[in-house]
Amino acid sequence: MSSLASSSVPNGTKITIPYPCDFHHHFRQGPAISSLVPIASQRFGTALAMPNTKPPITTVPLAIAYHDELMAARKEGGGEMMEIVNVLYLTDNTTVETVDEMAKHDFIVGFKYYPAGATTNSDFGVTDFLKCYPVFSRLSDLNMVLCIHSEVSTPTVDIFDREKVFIETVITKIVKDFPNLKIVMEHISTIHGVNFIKSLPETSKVVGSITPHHIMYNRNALLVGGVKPHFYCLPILKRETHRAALLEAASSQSGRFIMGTDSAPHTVGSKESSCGCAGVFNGHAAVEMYVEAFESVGRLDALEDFIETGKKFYGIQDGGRTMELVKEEWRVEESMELGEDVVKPLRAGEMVKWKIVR
Ligand SMILES: NC(=O)N[C@@H](CC(=O)O)C(=O)O
Repeated sequence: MSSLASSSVPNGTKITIPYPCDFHHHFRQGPAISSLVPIASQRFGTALAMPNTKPPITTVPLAIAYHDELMAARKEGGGEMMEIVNVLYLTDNTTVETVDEMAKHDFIVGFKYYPAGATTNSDFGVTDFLKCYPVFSRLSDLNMVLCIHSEVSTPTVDIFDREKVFIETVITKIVKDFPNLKIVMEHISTIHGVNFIKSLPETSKVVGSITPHHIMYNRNALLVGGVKPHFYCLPILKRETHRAALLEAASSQSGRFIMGTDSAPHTVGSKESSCGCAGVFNGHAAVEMYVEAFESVGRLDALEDFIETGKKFYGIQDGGRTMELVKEEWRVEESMELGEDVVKPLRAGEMVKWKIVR
């Protein structure tokens, strides 16, 4: 059950929004790519591909190969083809030379910083962020982006407090030390993340991305009535107060919050397991769900700012393309193809209230 208030807009209502871009998407690798890229192409003008593959995308040659593979999996969807941009996976050993090399390729926009052990395939991530200061400095000089999975992975910190402690111990210092660095605090999940971003000066180049699942569901979806592994993701879903604060932030038209779905598919087998993987697959209906969430607070008018803020931050120009949606229910499939396996999509077997017309 989502925590959204019931909707107010009559069925059949049509809306036009700027063409959405997704600044956090997991396309995985191998056969899964050909399942996932076409679904995203139906919804996004540009998608930012996450680099936490196995092995991770840590070098420019790996990024070029991955980008080529993703681009080849796109299909004509009646409109223009989706663009794909990439980030490299930051490690303790990433060099300044790599940043210079990245800057030669338009499709590479920056780095993804995973604290080691914080989430799926983050074992090669950063153990000591101070070691990355030369890289942060060069990124800042080149106006490139640092996307941060903003959670500590310290065993003594409660999993529900990981974001709060990361703000206190890591990101505040990075933002202070690199005031000109473009930073995305990825998939913020708490009121602490919202307040941190809102507290920064006008001149700051920090935005927060917000997923559909963090604005639609609180932790009851994961834990009430039995453990629901398909709602397990990182950052983990939090209390209702946090969900409400995130939806308020996303629809606040503050120019500081951006679309980033964190669509993160795992096979049904790897989710429904004694040690289930973290990640929610929402790529099949992400735009429709954002619309539903904004409608629930009477803020359909704020979608434009949410979409355009991300495009402006990443410098995406799409000539004012738009997307039309209609208020018309449709049922999500129980399962969907994921390469040679299957994935359970968010809201499997349930209704979604908005449909993309074109
Ligand atoms: N969000 C998740 O729970 N999982 C993501 C990794 C991430 O973005 O944290 C994944 O790759 O599965």
